[in-house]
Amino acid sequence: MNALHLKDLSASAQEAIAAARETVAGLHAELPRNDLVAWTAGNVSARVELADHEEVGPDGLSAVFVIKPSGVSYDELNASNMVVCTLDGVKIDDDTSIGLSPSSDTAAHAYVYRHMSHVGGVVHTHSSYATSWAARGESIPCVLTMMADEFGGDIPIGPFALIGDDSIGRGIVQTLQASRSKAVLMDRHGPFTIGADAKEAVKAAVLCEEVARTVHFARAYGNPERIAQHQIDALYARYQNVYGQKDNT
Ligand SMILES: O=C(CO)[C@@H](O)[C@H](O)COP(=O)(O)O
Repeated sequence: MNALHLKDLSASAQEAIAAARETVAGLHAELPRNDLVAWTAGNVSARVELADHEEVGPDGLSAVFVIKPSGVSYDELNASNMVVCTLDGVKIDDDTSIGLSPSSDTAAHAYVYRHMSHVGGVVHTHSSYATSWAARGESIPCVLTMMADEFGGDIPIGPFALIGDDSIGRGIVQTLQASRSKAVLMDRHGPFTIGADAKEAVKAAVLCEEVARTVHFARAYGNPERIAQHQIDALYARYQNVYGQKDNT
């Protein structure tokens, strides 16, 4: 555990962490609700920039992230048992019980936060259809407008890597830095998704499973054609910049 205690931080930083704990706890309910997980096989995290609160902790700590405790069922998750970690993946003294360990994927989430500064949220699941593409080591071709909208092209495959060190995180970052996609299918493991915040990363996980399922069936009964690149680019630009309710004030 890192020596930093939550109470060593400013009131505004503590408020931001408390809000992130509520958000991340609530977003975990979206994983079973969208049939993305069996048992406890999925996790969500959110970055909290301390510098936004004129705060830099001891040894220059500028940010932390909040992630679920490992192996705890979704109906037992709440803000008070969300674990707070440094960007090195080390739990701080966060007022949870000292024995409460963060997700087994904490190192992967931490690596992404350290190497992709624009990422505010990370999600990992073993959702069935996306994981079946990962099991084959096959990227999902961009044959749907929804894929162009949300992922800007194919959903790529990342390298096979064992859990326990930075290998998975390194594979996620290497793959996503070479793609517009918010999702990567780690070979023979499953999807990891990123977003500007945790809700966007959960949305990417939901839509990744949706398109994995649709393209699975399309390929079972036909040979769908990849959308032309210039049309993918146009769809992506529209969806990322026009779709939904923009702040028109
Ligand atoms: O793939 C694995 C374990 O091998 C993990 O992704 C788990 O499926 C989720 O672990 P926790 O977040 O509950 O530790």
